[in-house]
Amino acid sequence: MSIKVVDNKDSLITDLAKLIETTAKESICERGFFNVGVSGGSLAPFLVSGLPKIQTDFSKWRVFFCDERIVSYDNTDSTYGLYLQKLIVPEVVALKQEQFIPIKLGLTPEETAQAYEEELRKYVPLNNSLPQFDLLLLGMGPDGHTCSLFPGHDLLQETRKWVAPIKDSPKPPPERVTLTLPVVNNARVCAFAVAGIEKSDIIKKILLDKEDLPATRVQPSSGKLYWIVEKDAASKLNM
Ligand SMILES: O=C(O)[C@H](O)[C@@H](O)[C@H](O)[C@H](O)COP(=O)(O)O
Repeated sequence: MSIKVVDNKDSLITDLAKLIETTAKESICERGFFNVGVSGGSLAPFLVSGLPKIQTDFSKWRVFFCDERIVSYDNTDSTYGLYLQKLIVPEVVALKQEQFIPIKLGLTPEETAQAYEEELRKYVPLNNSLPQFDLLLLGMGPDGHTCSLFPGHDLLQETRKWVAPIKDSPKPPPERVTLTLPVVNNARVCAFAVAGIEKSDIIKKILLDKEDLPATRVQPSSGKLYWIVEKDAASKLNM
């Protein structure tokens, strides 16, 4: 695991962008494409600012969602909707709408998760019978959740599904789908980007005390794990 503490949000954005650039380059050189999973929440503005800085062949990218809120794309809670508005605009990055794999709408949460699993089956190569993403870009909430995997929730035990529905997310909106831990931990690279003093206690619990929280359970089995942490969020790490 690599933990990098950076001075401010701008450096976090720059570092994250560099990591994405390198990982995309390796994936495209080795396999000809780059399958990346993005999150929403506080990670979204980092990507909106960071992706335009990177040198890459965007035409080789496919963008998936580590988790997504089940709301219409024009709802302000939709992570896809946000990227559609802020990122998938020609003057920002050369990513096209067709390269994004959003959740299907108008289905029950169970069906939404199943339909997303089908999308993974179509596009993401398997390793150990599980889809293997090239990179998962993860956020972490102040309670230690990541994706829509919340502390103490049954979903942490899920071993069969690749994508699971959740109807009682403590963070609104309640209905979501999320990649499950086996899929997260099968990725070639997982990267957390975390900022803000309000995350300093939980960062300590996860990175120093190794408390059993969802974000602590992100331990790619054969891949790499990066944490990019802004100084205030890292203030209780004594690094
Ligand atoms: O629904 C969401 O917001 C995200 O997709 C989720 O995966 C996010 O990364 C975590 O909830 C952490 O959220 P924050 O970074 O906003 O604390």
